[in-house]
Amino acid sequence: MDEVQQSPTSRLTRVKINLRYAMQLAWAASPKLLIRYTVLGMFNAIMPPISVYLGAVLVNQIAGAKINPITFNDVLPVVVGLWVTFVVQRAVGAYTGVGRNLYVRRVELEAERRLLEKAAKVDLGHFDQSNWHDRLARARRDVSWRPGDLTWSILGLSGNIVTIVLMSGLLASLHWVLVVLAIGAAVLSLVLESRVTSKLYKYFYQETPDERERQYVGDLLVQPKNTKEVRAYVLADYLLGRHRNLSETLFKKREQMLKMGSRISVVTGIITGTILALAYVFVAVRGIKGTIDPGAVVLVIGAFTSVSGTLSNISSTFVAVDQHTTFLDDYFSFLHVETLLPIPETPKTIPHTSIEDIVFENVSFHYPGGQGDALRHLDLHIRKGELIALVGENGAGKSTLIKLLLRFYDVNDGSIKINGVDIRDIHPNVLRDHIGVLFQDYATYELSVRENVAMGRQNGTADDTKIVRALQDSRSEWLLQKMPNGLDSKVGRLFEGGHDLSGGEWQRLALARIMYRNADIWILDEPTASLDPEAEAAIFAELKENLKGRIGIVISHRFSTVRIADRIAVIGDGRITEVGSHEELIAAGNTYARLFELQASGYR
Ligand SMILES: Nc1ncnc2c1ncn2[C@@H]1O[C@H](COP(=O)(O)OP(=O)(O)OP(=O)(O)O)[C@@H](O)[C@H]1O
Repeated sequence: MDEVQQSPTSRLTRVKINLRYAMQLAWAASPKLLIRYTVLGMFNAIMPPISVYLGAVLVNQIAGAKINPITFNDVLPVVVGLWVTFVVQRAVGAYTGVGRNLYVRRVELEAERRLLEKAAKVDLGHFDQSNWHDRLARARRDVSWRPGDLTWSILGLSGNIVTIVLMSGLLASLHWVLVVLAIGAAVLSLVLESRVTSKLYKYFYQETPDERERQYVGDLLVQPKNTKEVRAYVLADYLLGRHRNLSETLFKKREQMLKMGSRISVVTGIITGTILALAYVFVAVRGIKGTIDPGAVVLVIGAFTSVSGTLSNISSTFVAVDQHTTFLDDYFSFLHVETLLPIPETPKTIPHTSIEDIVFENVSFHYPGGQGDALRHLDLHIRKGELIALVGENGAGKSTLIKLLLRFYDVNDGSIKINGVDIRDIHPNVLRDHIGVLFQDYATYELSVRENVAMGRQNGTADDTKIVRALQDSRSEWLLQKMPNGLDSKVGRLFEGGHDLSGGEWQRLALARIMYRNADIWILDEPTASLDPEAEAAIFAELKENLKGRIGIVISHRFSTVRIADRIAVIGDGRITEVGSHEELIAAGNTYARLFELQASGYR
């Protein structure tokens, strides 16, 4: 909200910066189209002054005919000139109208593409900042139309300026007072309208949080993941009521604002109209004195009508530029968000299929904005070809360890090395290329079975043989028998013809993805929670069997399956408290042995 209180200078700076970005965006969308529609707009803007001028010449010729008779041939060139001007203006106007529309859509698509690209690649650490989601939501909402509308307004501006300059030239050829009156009307109109702009801007900015809440409550009512709970808790009327109250409050505020805007516009109209009328008084007085010919009267009327129309276009352009550039601040600052993870200047690589070891050395880490250390002085050595299980209480730091290994964040202290290379010296994408991971909250792609598996490694074409093998390795090839169209069957309910899957079925599909990825390091961060213990044990055993020199890291709370691992590392309070094989840890009789016994006794 503090933006609303900003000084005019900072607002002006912001408008200037964002306008520059918007123009760069419009240029990037299509330089050819930007030039084409700017030039055509300027060309068409010459037509109204020519019409007014030719109209004045025609009136003078007709008025003069009373004294010196003329033939139709004498007026023919002027009539043809008027006809050509009219036709050209209409034809170019129609052509530019459609073309500009398409071009503006191009700009919108380009703006959206940039937003999605940034959102998909930005470092995960940004998502931990409290205002991040708000900014992203605002940027996303505005990107759908503001860049396009801004480009549209600016494209019209160049033509409007050409019209005003030429019309002022015509007026100046009669008397400088007329130019002063025209410019006076222009400036006054801009000053008054800018008051409306600034109030509208303030209003829309203040409206944003309430509008977001309104949309959020609306989303709660329609999002599939909430539908069951909304019914089970009979929340529909409560949420609908809240939505209605917010809608009504916002509607009233908007009504007040727009009424205020229309009052100012009426005052602007009266004042500028009066100034324009003064020009007519000026012309009438001179006409009565006989110091001005009839064509000049036509010229003044034509020029002033055109100037007043063009002025209102210019003033709405200013309103649009001001508003759009202000609202696009979130969008452009989002696009310019700095990367949190420094990319090494000369990144190192690690050879494929020969990961010797992963060493966590004295690793400490706290989340940006988090309270306290998630990991503190953690040491862990993972060896080639082993399946290691990480166990520990909720919040102990298991998932954090995985996120650091994937370089979603950099450690605050200590180091993580693969084959002796510090992962900060490896490009994050190269590092992640070696890893296949399945998170607790893995993605569910409501696409075909084939795409769900092939997402594991997107490199052009999907290999059906490998996909089927991955489904077999994850013990989910039966999914294919169940599905009517084999690999082409759509899963999920979002799209027509999709088949909904159970939680466990989605997990198996996600597991097939990791198998298809065929990476050097396999990580399963508790993705098997929806599977029955027997299925989980089978998958872990399968994983161990398929490792073949890879490194496997699994996180699970089920000790019955954890015991399959070669070694088990117990994490407590951000550090490793015990590490060893199941038998060794049982023999040691510490936390692991106690927790294992606790779970095992539950089954007896
Ligand atoms: N994005 C975050 N921002 C701030 N703190 C976080 C964030 N993610 C996790 N934490 C905190 O870091 C600590 C370790 O969390 P982590 O997710 O690694 O635990 P875990 O052992 O995987 O737990 P669980 O078994 O519940 O999945 C916890 O105290 C958690 O609250």
